[in-house]
Amino acid sequence: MSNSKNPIIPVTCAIIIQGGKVLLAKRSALMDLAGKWEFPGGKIEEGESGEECLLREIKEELGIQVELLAPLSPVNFSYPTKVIQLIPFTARWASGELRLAEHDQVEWYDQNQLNSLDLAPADIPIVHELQEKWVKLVGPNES
Ligand SMILES: Nc1nc2c([nH]c(=O)n2[C@H]2C[C@H](O)[C@@H](COP(=O)(O)OP(=O)(O)OP(=O)(O)O)O2)c(=O)[nH]1
Repeated sequence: MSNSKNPIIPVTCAIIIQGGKVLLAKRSALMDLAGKWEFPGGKIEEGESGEECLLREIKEELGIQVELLAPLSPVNFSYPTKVIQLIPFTARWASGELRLAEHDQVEWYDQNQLNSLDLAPADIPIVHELQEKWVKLVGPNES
């Protein structure tokens, strides 16, 4: 689907980790993919690196500063009207207070809870990778 008229749109997203859980955000009725859960982030702008984009988007959307930890595998996904490349990084909340600018809701989810979420389809392979590497990336599960 991607060609010179419809290039692949690079989108970054942050898997913010705290206390053995990860932060997911629910897209609002005003956004496309309304009601779907995703990792916060957004489109890379001209002249911006992926890391710069993600720090900017997290500040804009959540009002906090994060420290990026590690890249996970990018996912190419074709939606009916566009193709995105979703580029994930794990991250840690560094400072600031959560204040939602665009999303309806954010929640911290543990490994089991992630399976029952209505995710944006492009996020499903990222959640699979996260599940496989959970203890290394997120930490031990509480019993
Ligand atoms: N941010 C983000 N977008 C995602 C994820 N999964 C997924 O399919 N997307 C899609 C939704 C959108 O079509 C596109 C990113 O758009 P966006 O609306 O978050 O980005 P943005 O803030 O830069 O957008 P815009 O207002 O400039 O249009 O990627 C995800 O985990 N995080």
